[in-house]
Amino acid sequence: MAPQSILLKLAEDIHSKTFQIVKTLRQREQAEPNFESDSPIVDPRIETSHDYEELKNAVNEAANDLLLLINGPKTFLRTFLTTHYELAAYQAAIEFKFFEKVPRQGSIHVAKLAESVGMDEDRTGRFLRLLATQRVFKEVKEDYFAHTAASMALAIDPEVNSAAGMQMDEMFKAASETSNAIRANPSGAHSNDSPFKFRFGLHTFQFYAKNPQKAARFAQAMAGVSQMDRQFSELRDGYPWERFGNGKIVDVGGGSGHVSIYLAQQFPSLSFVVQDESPDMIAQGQPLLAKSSDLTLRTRVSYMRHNFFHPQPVHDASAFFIRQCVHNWPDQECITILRQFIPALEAAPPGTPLIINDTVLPKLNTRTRYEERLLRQLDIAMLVVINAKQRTEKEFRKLVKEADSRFEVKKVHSEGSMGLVEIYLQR
Ligand SMILES: C[S@@+](CC[C@H](N)C(=O)[O-])C[C@H]1O[C@@H](n2cnc3c(N)ncnc32)[C@H](O)[C@@H]1O
Repeated sequence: MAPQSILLKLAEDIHSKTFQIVKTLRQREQAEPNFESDSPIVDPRIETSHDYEELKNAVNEAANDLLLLINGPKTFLRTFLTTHYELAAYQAAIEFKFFEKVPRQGSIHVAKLAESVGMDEDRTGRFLRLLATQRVFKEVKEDYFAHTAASMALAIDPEVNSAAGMQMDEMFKAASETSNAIRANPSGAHSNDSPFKFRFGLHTFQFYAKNPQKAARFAQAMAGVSQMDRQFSELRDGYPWERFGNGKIVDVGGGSGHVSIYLAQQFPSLSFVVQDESPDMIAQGQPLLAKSSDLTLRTRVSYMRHNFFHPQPVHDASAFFIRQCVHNWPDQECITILRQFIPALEAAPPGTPLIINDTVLPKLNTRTRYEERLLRQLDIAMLVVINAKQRTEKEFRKLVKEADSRFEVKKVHSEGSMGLVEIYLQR
């Protein structure tokens, strides 16, 4: 018998998983997506459901492997390592507002588009034609361009547009300086050693403080990212919050308090103190509280200005919670942050945890390469932007021990983008 073909096995995998995707969409009365500008959009509740995500991951994994094998390493490398020319086309199209200027209905002649965006006709057409190979715009007849589903997303969704703009502008430029920044700062111990700082001469936070328009675009992009995650329900279900009874949770670096407000709604006996060093973030909290019909929130969620590089001032908490902050700092600075909890944990009753809610990178071979790629991409994004990192469970355990040998990771409740690391100070 001939040996089983790897290529056919992958193709069969793609077929069977796609079959299940189609079945899921039909069962949930969801129209299939297509490439047209008015394509049905898959309901986010389906898209982010666990079973649908698993199917999507499996198809991505198998389809990618099939292409890698069929194309071979040389073709893969030649195509992938020239992606920056494609990103150059995206950069020009975003910066010159192609997405907004191509009409939502019908098509536009390239000369007319060139005139309205302020670019010459030759380069406008060349950028469009490269993008069209990825189904971003399409040439409906010679020299006439129209939207597709992907170009329309960039035209109509401000969060998608802001994320793309920020990536193709400051992040793309910063990423291209990665090896130069490492050579210039071989120890890489400080958040100032980032490729972003090397490229722009300013720490990322200072850069955005000086460039309010880019800061607003960055904030809008981040708002989009948090909406895409199914993170809140995972956070609710990923930890036994009821165990704190009517206790007080301190949400360190809690920003506007949107996470505390969500948890306070889910667990009506808990109260929350949201700490942040930014008065702007804290100011965003009051309207969120005012919007809620649950009037008890106004007494159960309070705000306090606090810099987490200074000792924790609340000494009667049931738990300390720090979410999406630790991954913004390199190890040395995280160690300083963790040490600031020690006096408060020493004063609190034994059994008061410090809960870090951040990405926990998966152990080897526990996720598809497709999922691992997304998480690892974010890890390198942290390196480029603020010389920070995403950590594995092992790295979290080492980090807390370096902060204080009495720190003990008791449990990692979940991993991936919704990791919950439960830490105690042994006494
Ligand atoms: C990525 S946001 C996370 C916000 C919130 N925890 C969440 O999960 O949505 C990081 C937060 O850390 C705050 N932050 C940055 N440096 C800080 C510091 N030194 N002390 C306290 N908060 C700080 C920022 O203002 C921001 O609100």
